Amino acid sequence: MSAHCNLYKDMRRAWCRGINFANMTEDIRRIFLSVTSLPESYSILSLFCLIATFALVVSFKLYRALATPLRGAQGPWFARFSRLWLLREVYHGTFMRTNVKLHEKYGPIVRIAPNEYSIDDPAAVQIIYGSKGRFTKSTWYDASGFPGKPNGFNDHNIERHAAGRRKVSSAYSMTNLVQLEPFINDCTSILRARLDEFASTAALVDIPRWTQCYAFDVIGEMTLGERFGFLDAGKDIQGIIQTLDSTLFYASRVGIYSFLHPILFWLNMMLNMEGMGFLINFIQDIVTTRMGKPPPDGKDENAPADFITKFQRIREENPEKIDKEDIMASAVANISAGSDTTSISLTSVIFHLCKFPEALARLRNELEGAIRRGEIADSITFKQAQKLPYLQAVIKEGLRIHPATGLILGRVVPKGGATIAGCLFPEGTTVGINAWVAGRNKDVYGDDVEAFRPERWLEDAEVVKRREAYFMTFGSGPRTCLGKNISLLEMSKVIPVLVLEYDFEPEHPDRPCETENVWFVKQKHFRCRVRRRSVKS
Ligand code: HEM
Repeated sequence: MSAHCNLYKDMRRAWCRGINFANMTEDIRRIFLSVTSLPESYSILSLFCLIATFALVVSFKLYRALATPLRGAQGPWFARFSRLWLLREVYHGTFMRTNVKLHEKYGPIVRIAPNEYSIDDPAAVQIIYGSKGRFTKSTWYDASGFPGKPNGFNDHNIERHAAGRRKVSSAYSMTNLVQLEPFINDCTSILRARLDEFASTAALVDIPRWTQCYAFDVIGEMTLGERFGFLDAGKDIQGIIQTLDSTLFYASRVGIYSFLHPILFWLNMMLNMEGMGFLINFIQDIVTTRMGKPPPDGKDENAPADFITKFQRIREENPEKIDKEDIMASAVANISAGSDTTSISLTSVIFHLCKFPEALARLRNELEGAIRRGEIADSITFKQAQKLPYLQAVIKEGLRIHPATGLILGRVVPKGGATIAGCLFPEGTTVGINAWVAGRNKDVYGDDVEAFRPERWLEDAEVVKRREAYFMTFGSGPRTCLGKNISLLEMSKVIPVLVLEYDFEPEHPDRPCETENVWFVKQKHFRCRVRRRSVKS
């Protein structure tokens, strides 16, 4: 026993001093001596077990790599045998760029792990994500929630997910959006006041941070009728942002080895208890108080109505349809799925308009023309914004060139297998499309995929239709983003204000966008000086 302890201590010490090469030989010698100090038969048996296990694992991996009908598929060499290649890429936060390069090198099918393939083929969208395919979400999603307790985002069960989604989907429909506009107007006024302060001092503004504060407050007010107060504080409140960040970091990495999730989840929870606890309590208190009262009457269809009100109305019509737990789950989903994603997309538009001044000039021209004709006023409505084709093209292009999610949307091939990109994938294989890869497919989008060119959404109708069909930023099919319209609403309303009223001057105009991929691809170190401009009318 004590020999084991010593051995462990020696190994730990050796590991800690790993970078001290002078000590390494000595460490190895001491560890060897510790091993050899075990009873001889015991150490021979241990050694044999170790070698046998190693040989078994290697043979299994070799067999699996060679026996698969997909052995002809290409990709990084190591990914054929181990998920460690994928883990390393995801860990470094650069997966989406590597993923694009690999498709440029190997074509429409790229192996990214022993049983997992990234696909780049417009025809695959319907096969993988269409409702007829019955492809279920991959195990990567398991790490995005409580172990063994599926949620609306990670549920593998197609029927249960569809039933859950049906309960709440009417609240997210396009016709219901008008009731959310006043909440956006509120937050935009505060954002405007903050930007005016920055403009008066010529301070450098951390754009991703402020779009995040804005998006958090908007989704808070839309969902709960109350802002978190990020725009007032200008910084994280009670560690909420930090908590969501580390949850994403955790889920994107642990999802690769999702069998570890039931163990690691609790550790992660303990480390992030404060922010998560605050967020859940904040939401729970509001939901409980609100559910104790009847919802405001819904006679005026255009009156402001946050999500809790919308859910209460669904419950009034049919109490069986939705309960408090469903409402809590939807509120948490709104806030965790709808804040960073919208902030990333807003930042993408601002960043690219700074980089591509001709697009900015054309957008301003369209907006100023609309003001002159009296078609839009101070708080532009969603309806008015939808009639501005260049604005809509700018938003779409911002979402194409920098999709908020940067990993493949993995799905498991169902019984009977499936032919994708001309290749037969056996049942149980994980396949998926990464929105970054789809948005950079040159056959669909043209050779200038790295350019921010909103005009590509205003070209020949047939060409645009193909682009729309391979636009994967919000996913596709029955698991497509539930909050897509909310983000489009938010962006359509705030971008005109930012573009018309402010000039953004990047601190480093020539630098490319720095990012970190934690499933959400967050921009980093993008600071601008903001100046007030007078709107031409
Ligand atoms: C620009 C902003 C957004 C982007 C780019 C985005 C992206 C996505 C993507 C790619 C998916 C599909 C994931 C998959 O197939 O694995 C998804 C799902 C989802 N999104 Fe969004 N999202 C955005 C905003 C929002 C907002 C504002 C909300 C809520 C208010 C939201 C709620 C959800 C939910 C609940 C799902 C799961 C849907 C399901 O599985 O049925 N998202 N989103």
